[in-house]
Amino acid sequence: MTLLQIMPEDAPDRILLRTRDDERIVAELAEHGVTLRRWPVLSADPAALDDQALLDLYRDRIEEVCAREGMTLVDIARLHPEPTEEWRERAAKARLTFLEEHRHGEDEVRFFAHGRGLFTLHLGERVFAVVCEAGDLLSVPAGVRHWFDMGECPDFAAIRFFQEEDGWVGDFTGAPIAGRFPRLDELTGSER
Ligand SMILES: CSCCC(=O)/C(O)=C/O
Ligand SMILES: [Fe+2]
Ligand code: NI
Repeated sequence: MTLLQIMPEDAPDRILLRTRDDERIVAELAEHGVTLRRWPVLSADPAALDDQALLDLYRDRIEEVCAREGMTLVDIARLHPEPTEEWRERAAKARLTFLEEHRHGEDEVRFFAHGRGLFTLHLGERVFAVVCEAGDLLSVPAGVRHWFDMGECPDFAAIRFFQEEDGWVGDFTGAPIAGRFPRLDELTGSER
């Protein structure tokens, strides 16, 4: 289930709100222009599907988002666990890419077709940790400071929407804030 935990930007240990109530999560995020919608999950085993098959599965909804939000490029970010050292190294490297605070010049729109991942949003003087699960479509306005954690053992498939043809472009703030806030595994504990 989707989880939201809110903390002051200067006190990561002070939990102002922790909820799994979908309506509450949607409302809290909406106050900051962040949209969370739910789509039905259409495959129980997306790891068995290649990127094109996954995109085909969600084609109607993808086209809807592209038309509504002016998206021109769609890709898939994904990792599924493999029992090799080579995979662990690749996963650790991929994880580092998004772990520092950054923002984008366009909205960040992501659909989780599988697994989970933690978006931490720095909104005003508070930090919103949003654990997205399969079925979540999250839309974060351009310019919002944030970071993303795929966890120690990443397992997710996310459809990403871009307005610009050059795809993912991050503007890193250089602030050391992300290291002070809980990571995915800490927030979710042993849940699966
Ligand atoms: C869940 S998609 C991979 C992460 C990403 O694209 C991003 O911009 C994180 O902030
Ligand atoms: Fe991002
Ligand atoms: Ni998986």
